[in-house]
Amino acid sequence: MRDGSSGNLLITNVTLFDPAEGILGGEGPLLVKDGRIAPAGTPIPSGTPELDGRGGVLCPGFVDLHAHFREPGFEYKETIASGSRAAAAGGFTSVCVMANTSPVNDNDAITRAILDRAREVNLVRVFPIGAVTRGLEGQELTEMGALASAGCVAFSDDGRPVSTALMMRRALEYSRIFGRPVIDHCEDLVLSNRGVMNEGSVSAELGLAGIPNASEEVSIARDLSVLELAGGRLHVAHLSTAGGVRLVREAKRRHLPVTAETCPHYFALTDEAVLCHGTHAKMNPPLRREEDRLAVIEGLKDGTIDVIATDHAPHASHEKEQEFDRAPFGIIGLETAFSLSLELVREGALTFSELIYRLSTRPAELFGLPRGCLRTGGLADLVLLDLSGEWEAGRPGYRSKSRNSPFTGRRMKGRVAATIVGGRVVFSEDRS
Ligand SMILES: NC(=O)N[C@@H](CC(=O)O)C(=O)O
Ligand SMILES: [Zn+2]
Ligand SMILES: [Zn+2]
Repeated sequence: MRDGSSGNLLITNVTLFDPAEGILGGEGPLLVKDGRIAPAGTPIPSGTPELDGRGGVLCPGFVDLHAHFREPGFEYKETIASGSRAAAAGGFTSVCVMANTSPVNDNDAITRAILDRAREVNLVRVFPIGAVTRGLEGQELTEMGALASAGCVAFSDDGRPVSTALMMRRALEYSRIFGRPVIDHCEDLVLSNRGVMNEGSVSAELGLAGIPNASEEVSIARDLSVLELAGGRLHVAHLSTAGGVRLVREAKRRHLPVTAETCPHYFALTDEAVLCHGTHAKMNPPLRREEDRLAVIEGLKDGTIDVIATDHAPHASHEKEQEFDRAPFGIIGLETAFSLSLELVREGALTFSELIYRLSTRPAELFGLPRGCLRTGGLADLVLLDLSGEWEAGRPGYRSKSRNSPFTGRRMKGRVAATIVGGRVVFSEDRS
């Protein structure tokens, strides 16, 4: 296996799969020329590097609408380079990165610096998300026009909810002008009341302060009312509750311009995981009860939840190795997202096509990124999947700088064999 530095690549011995089309023409090969998918029958330029797909399935590369790369400011947790390596290993060819860095991505100079660094790293495509308010402080709107022109694909104060209903109204009104969605971390902080895990029998048993489901639901309900008033586009981040799924479902029925994401941990785990994984099962929103987990899966099935995002939130070991109350919220997710999601297919909850749609085609569509399909002439951002390959999460290590995951040691079936960005192999399992 060799890298195609020219953006030319011949991928052989693969089944091509596109969610919109299903299986395309059996066993490849697929030719990539100048970083794009070449029409069938194109003569193969001499010297084109070859990637033997070994019978794997070649799909459009995954697109993560929600990750935290921590640069600038918290490079000890993750950098754009280490985050990009983790993304590539997880099959993600595009990653949208949140604004809660230091300084915050609330002005075009920071956006440009992130893009410049991502270009130097030159692994996956990085799309910055601009802050809604300066410094994420909830007081003053950012200059969304300047952020959008610099390359921000959406706006969010993630880490925190958009501060007030009025701020949400203004954010939707302005972002609408630039055709970009507002992503909200839906949480009523007053109701959360400094809770550290889901409010329920497990928090009671552990004597930890709880965050009720209503904390998410109240906030979603607020945003939906404001959306109806202001127009624009609302994207609900990391949906975790049955009530939240119900609210988004009803809003979609009324044709409100709302979309939603969930993350693998909300359909793979419940708050019981806190008992064995401690702070590695601490994230915001918290892991919920079984009925919420099932509602999230139902939401993915019926399209209420548009996409699976990772909310990849790296934190250093010394931060996670504190008392539960004090440890920061968040877990890494880029390297385990696909294998965890594939469990839904194996359980019969989603079809393989639905899964790839929610990891690739649909997220690309939501943020207007021209990828997520295997169209002739389209960008050759691809992932090669080995559906039967078995592995153990986090062994021998993660590409991420951090290792805060409750999934470490979990036996997984189905893995990313290679990741290709613009015809260049940026990850391959036998070179790891
Ligand atoms: N999800 C988390 O638990 N943590 C995120 C913030 C966020 O996504 O709200 C982080 O930045 O660490
Ligand atoms: Zn959040
Ligand atoms: Zn987040």
